[in-house]
Order: sequence, then C-alpha cells, then structure tokens
Amino acid sequence: MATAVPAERDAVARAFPGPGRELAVPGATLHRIPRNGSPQVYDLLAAGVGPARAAAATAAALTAAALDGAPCHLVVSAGIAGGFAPHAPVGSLVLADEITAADLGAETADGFLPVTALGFGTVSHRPPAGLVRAAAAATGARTGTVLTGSTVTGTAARAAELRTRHPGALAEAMEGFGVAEAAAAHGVPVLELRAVSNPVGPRDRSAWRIDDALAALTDAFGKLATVLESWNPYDQ
Ligand SMILES: O=C(O)c1cccc(C(=O)CC[C@H]2O[C@@H](n3cnc4c(=O)[nH]cnc43)[C@H](O)[C@@H]2O)c1
Repeated sequence: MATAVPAERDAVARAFPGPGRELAVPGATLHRIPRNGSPQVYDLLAAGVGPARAAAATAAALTAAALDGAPCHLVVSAGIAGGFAPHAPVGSLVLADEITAADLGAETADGFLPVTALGFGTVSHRPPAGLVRAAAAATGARTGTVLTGSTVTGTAARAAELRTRHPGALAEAMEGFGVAEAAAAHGVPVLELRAVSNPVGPRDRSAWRIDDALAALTDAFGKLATVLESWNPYDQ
C-alpha cells in the first residue's frame, strides 16, 4: 500500500492489528504488518508526494519484493484527495475505476493533447473491475476516475476544465498514476482508494478536513482487508 506521507501510512496501519516493523530496502522504507493466520504480509510505504516520487519508491519496493522471492500480488495507492463537487463531497471515499494522468501531454492552441495523442506511453490504468466492485461494496466508496496531477488545482476554472476533459472524474490527487505505472512495469494490478479532504477548486485551506479524511481512510481499510485477502488475482 503506497501513500504519499507518513500520516496517511499511519492512518492505513491503524486498520490492522499490527504490530508492524520497519524494513529498509534500497530506495524505500517499508512498514511491514503481518497478516493474521497467513505467511503473507502487508507492506505499507510512505512513498512521497507527487507522481514521480511515488513511482520511484513504489518501483523500488516492488523490485525488492521480487528479488526477495516474495513478489507483490496487488498495489494499493491510498491517501487523501480533492473531490469534485457535488459528486465526491468532503469526507466521502472514492475508489478509482480508472487512474488517469491529467497533465501528461502537450498544450496546443486547440487545447490539451494527452501524451498518447503524441504517440507515446499511456495516460490511464484500469484496476481489476471485479475487485473495484467488491471493494466499493465493502467500503461504501463511490467509483469513478481519480485524476493524478503534479499541481493541485486552485481555481474553479481549472476544476471545470478537468471535469470537461474527464466527465467521470470524482477526485484529484498527486500519486495514483505514478504508483500505477510502477505496478504496471511489474505486471501487478493496482487499486486507488482516496478519502476526500477538500473540494477541488478555489484554494481555501480553512475548508480542508484532513483529520476526518484520515479517519475515513482507517475505517475503509478496516473494511477492505477481508476483500483484499479473499481476492483471487486471476478473477480480474
Ligand atoms: O496548498 C494548497 O492549496 C493545497 C491544496 C490541496 C492540497 C494540498 C497539498 O499539499 C496536499 C497534497 C497531498 O494530498 C493529496 N491531495 C489532497 N487534496 C488534493 C487536491 O485537491 N488536489 C491534489 N492532491 C490533493 C495529494 O495526493 C498529495 O499527496 C495543498
């Protein structure tokens, strides 16, 4: 599970009985939590803020696990996010059915072109649909696109532009696409679960509800655990 900052990682960790232990691998520090009655473990990672840092740390953790002979079966990008009103209000949970890079491309006189239109790479990853359905049913999360950007939206105009380009977008954060790129490079499926701490739009720090969002994240992971543990990776 890859969060951006330690406060998010600790919110996820509180959902599990623990205790965990710190494990340093080249390029990342993991917080390893045993799974009840199973030789398998949960590795929690505070990967850093932004898609590049998140991709680098997630890739390091995945490589370390593979070299250790215990490859990861699933990567979960998790944390707080901005929610597009009225679709994802503050305090709600959003599970990505699509993880999309919102600003990877080129600006032209005729508008934004995604990098795929330039003939490169990818701009979206799709988590396994069955797992998204089961996880949403267990947690009560709304499902939709979660956008990844390197810049937090700060105006109503930018929020409207993003919704016009991505009508299915429910939330905006800064790491999911980076985590998903690392997972894809390792052939590992990915989920993104976000708790909405603020509306996407005009900057208003007094409107942030970070503690409420972190509590919602803990609650969600408490409900998600049985879904993750019963999920068969061959049931995409
Ligand atoms: O200074 C600001 O105006 C501002 C507004 C919202 C969020 C921030 C952050 O520094 C948090 C970045 C951190 O949290 C995630 N996050 C939370 N809300 C949003 C958002 O509205 N848009 C994008 N990212 C958000 C993000 O994944 C980072 O990890 C500052």
